[in-house]
Amino acid sequence: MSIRRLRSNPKTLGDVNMVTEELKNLYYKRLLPIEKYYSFHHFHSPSYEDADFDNKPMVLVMGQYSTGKTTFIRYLIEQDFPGSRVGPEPTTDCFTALMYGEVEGIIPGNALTVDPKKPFRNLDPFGNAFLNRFQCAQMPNKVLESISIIDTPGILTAAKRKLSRGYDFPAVLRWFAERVDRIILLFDAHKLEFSDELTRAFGALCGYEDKLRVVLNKADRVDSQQLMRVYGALMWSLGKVFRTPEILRVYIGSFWSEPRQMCDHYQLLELEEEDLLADIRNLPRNAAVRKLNDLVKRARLVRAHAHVISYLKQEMPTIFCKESKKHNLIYQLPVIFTKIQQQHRVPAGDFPDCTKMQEKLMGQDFSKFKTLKPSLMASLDKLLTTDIANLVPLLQQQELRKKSLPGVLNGEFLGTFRREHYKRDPFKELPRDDESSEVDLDEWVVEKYKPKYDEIFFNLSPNKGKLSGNKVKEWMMTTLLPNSVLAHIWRLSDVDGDGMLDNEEFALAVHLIEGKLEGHWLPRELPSHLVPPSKRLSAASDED
Ligand SMILES: Nc1ncnc2c1ncn2[C@@H]1O[C@H](COP(=O)(O)OP(=O)(O)OP(=O)(O)O)[C@@H](O)[C@H]1O
Ligand SMILES: [Ca+2]
Repeated sequence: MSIRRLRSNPKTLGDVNMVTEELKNLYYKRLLPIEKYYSFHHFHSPSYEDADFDNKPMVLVMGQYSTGKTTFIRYLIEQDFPGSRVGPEPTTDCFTALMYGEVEGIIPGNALTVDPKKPFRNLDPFGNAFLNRFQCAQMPNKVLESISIIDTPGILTAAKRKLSRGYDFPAVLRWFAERVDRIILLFDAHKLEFSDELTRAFGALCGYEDKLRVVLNKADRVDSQQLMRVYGALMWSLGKVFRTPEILRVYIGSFWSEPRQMCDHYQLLELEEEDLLADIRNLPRNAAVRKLNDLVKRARLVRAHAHVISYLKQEMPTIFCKESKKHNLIYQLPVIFTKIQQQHRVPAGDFPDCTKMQEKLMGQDFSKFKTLKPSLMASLDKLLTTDIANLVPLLQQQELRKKSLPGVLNGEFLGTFRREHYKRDPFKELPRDDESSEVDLDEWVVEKYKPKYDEIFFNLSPNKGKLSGNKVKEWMMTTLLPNSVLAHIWRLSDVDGDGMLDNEEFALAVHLIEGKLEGHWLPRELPSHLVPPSKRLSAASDED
């Protein structure tokens, strides 16, 4: 009865959360008081809450319209999701957070901001114009057990954007960029555009380059020569936005579960796809490090901010000419930044964007600012020097423990066509299928077509009635379906998990491939009516 439960074990992360708990403590104890004291939240970013520490790793998918964002997400989770539309024109106009939930459904933005279990409570300040364009799609999906994914509206070129969005789009992106574990930035190799809007939106990502992975999508639509040109143009344009474009990793691929077009860099696409999937698969493993990183980054910004605010306070006259002095100080802000850097040895990189800070300062009453409070600053220094350092051994222990796990995301997630995936999970052979009552169990739907499939099977010259994984793989790859899809089909077809296919299993595989090519979604688990008759017996006797 609890066999099925065993299989999905996101709880393997159990003791792992020690580091997270400690980070939470440190935040509330050391950082939050200073943030409040110097109105940090008004200037930079709302306070963190429990859910910001406890949530699953999040992946933000963004890019220009029609680059294939929604399609990419469908491909990752291997299913469609509520409220999603795909098309050549701008289709998505909402931010959609895809999260795990027992029942499928949509939660609107306004409701999300009051749910303490979700990490979206402080999206509130972006206003109703945004909240009406924000939703959470919940569904019982294997991949979403381990990560959450955020689909975003496509960035439009000036010509396409007739109406303004009514909310600060780059600011929203920045809010997410600060909190997610990965930012996937999609470009269309077939139609590379680099508009001003895009550049502005990317500005929101500055400082989070470490989370960024760039994808040059639909790369099978161009030939190698064009691809090289597009790649070069992309790097050049990225170089104008990000200070260190050479550290950005660009993945070339065609991320959807449709057959690819044959091209001379086909092999490259497969390798790149595996790399990107591996990167995403490892997110849960690296989540604690990411949180620690972001907390340090935030603490450094808080320190710089506290110095700036207290400097301004100290410069303000007590009685006369307050307004003109204030304007003068705002004008002088770049110089003030430099002064603080020298006086307090705060690195230049810790400071906020000067222009933005100047804008925010305009509406403030400087005389209400607070002076430097030594006890708070000492507490902050302790956080940055000793507290964080003390966490590192704990983090390392945790890393080691997690490495011994088979893979934090379920083995079957984002499958790659590798040897370890040929081994089937023994628990999977007992699909409790609700539809089975309607389907006549004695009849195997594949039987009808089997003679046709047998012909292929025997042509591939089986050994002792079975085909090896490699032989089947070679044949399957002629369908031009992505490896990850073929791996899924393999997992469904190797019913007895011996790493080989007999004629029935092979027929099943071809049947699934044909279904896929006709545009059907693959089943997540093999429904009982698709289990080959000979395997049904053994499944039943295993159970005894
Ligand atoms: N790898 C791919 N190869 C070829 N075409 C693709 C690929 N991925 C997506 N497409 C096609 O590109 C179009 C845009 O896809 P999709 O709607 O997923 O993009 P999007 O980035 O989500 O767009 P929007 O910003 O408008 O929401 C669709 O017609 C889709 O079928
Ligand atoms: Ca979309």
